[in-house]
Amino acid sequence: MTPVLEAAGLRRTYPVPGPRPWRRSTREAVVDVDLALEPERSLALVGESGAGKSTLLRLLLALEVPDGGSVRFRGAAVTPRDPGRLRHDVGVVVQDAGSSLDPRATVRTSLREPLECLDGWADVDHDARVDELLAAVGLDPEQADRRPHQFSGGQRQRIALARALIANPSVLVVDEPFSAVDPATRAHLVDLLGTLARRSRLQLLLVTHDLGVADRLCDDVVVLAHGRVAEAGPIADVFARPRSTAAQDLLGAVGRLPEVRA
Ligand SMILES: Nc1ncnc2c1ncn2[C@@H]1O[C@H](COP(=O)(O)OP(=O)(O)OP(=O)(O)O)[C@@H](O)[C@H]1O
Repeated sequence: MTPVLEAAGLRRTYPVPGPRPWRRSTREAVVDVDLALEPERSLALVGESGAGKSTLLRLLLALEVPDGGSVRFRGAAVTPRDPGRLRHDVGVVVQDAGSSLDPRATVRTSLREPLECLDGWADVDHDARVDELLAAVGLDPEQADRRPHQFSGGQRQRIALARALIANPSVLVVDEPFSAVDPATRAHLVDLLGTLARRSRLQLLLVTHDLGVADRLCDDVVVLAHGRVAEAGPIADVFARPRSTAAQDLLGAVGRLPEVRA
């Protein structure tokens, strides 16, 4: 079956300024990465800080041009100039998403915006859709005319999640979800994401440092190290029997997740 989202041979190198202009060097952030989000499965992208996760995500979302390789969404090539169905069909929750909401806009305005920009929503009652999504993420639709600062950090994350889901994407990309909230709120938000994904048959592409969250929400995992794929496969297999040093190190650092798999 054709993967939903697929990378082949992706490469991205950044210039690194040196002490003198003629002593510039480069940093390979992503090196020859192959990856597939398979139909009806969710994928976690894990790796230590600086492994290249966010860069890979920008390439997969066609927000940046790779130096080599290609990205395909539902079999069609995607580029920043021509992202095709990717922009319609993939919702994105960025790191610390609650803080990325427009502080001047009401929640209703922020949530309506994607509906006003994307095709296919002209005949839909936008306010009713906003109310529906706020309720789905556990917020009171009556509060939709407030601004982000009138909500708690956890509520703002819920609003960002609602915004990413408003146009009914089939894939939700989540970068380091909920890192800026306390552990209890994070646990609620992870539960919520799992419930929404199951209920809406939403596939997740999750970038996270938290292997417990990856294990809860995903079927497959790609372990990145120094920009390369160190190991990939079903998450249960990789976490039970990590073969690469990178996966062993990550799992060793969190004590092999015994309580997570229970
Ligand atoms: N725009 C950029 N310009 C120069 N170097 C960059 C840029 N973006 C990323 N890098 C470098 O590429 C490498 C990979 O960075 P990236 O942010 O993708 O890693 P990461 O795995 O997401 O890290 P973290 O978990 O800390 O967010 C790092 O060495 C980083 O310094």
